[in-house]
Amino acid sequence: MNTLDIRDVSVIYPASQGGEAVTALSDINLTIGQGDLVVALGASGCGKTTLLSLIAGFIAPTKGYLTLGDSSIKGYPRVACGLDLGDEVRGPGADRGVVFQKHALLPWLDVISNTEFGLKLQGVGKRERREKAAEYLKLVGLEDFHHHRGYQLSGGMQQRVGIARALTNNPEMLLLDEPLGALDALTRESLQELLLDVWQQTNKMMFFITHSVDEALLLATRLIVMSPRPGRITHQFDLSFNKEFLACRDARKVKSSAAFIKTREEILSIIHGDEMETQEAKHEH
Ligand SMILES: Nc1ncnc2c1ncn2[C@@H]1O[C@H](COP(=O)(O)OP(=O)(O)OP(=O)(O)O)[C@@H](O)[C@H]1O
Repeated sequence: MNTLDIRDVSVIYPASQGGEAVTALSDINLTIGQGDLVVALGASGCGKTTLLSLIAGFIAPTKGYLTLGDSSIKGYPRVACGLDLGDEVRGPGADRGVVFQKHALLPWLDVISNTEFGLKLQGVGKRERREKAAEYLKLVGLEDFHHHRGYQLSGGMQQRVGIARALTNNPEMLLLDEPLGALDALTRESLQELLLDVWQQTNKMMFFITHSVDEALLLATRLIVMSPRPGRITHQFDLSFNKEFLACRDARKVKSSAAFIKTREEILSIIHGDEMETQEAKHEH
């Protein structure tokens, strides 16, 4: 069973057009194991997307290293990270499926062709990839929509296709960057439930970014709170509200428990404190 390890990672975006260099992440240490659903929460600009981009291999750390199993993740460009882990280098790859806030469906393809697209790129034969795509479309409740185009689907259905497409590659890890942020409240709740079902059934590692404290609390096995300037992980919470929800299927009941309300207050006060500091720092400049 593989583990994702992030060790002493910092990311500095170089200065551009007379501006200053930005330390987006500083000294990040994080381990994500099989079945962990890690949710990142924090004020805008604290480096959540930068962290996801590192895990995906879209960018490289300025300092430190990331490993998945016994090989390193090096983003592009492939800068030396001072680790000798053999020749195998994982950049962006099928072992980490990414779901973004806005669906990224190819408009000229129907739902099933979009879903099997990654397997096609890998050279998997048509019959096998159709079977896989159909399996995951069923998992996300879209078995009757194989031949619809993206524009014929609601926002929530489009995100379901995005999730099915990421799963069809059978990644070890799902990376989700605010996947539910653009949806209305009811659709959002039903997709939260869907994601927890997917998590329970597949036992995959997941890394999920959100701005919603309630969503973070409901989904996470581990919630990390990040703070800006520079982006750091300041607090971690091991949680089990997701298991409570899966047992009773009643989000309101879980969210109205004393433990949920207490943890929500604690996290809100951390985030509001960070936001106040950021505002004050802006005024000082
Ligand atoms: N390509 C880039 N070049 C320069 N600076 C960047 C780049 N990408 C992000 N940044 C800066 O790095 C910091 C962290 O950005 P990032 O997008 O990771 O934060 P975030 O927590 O995901 O923000 P949000 O919640 O608003 O999406 C911010 O100050 C941002 O302006």
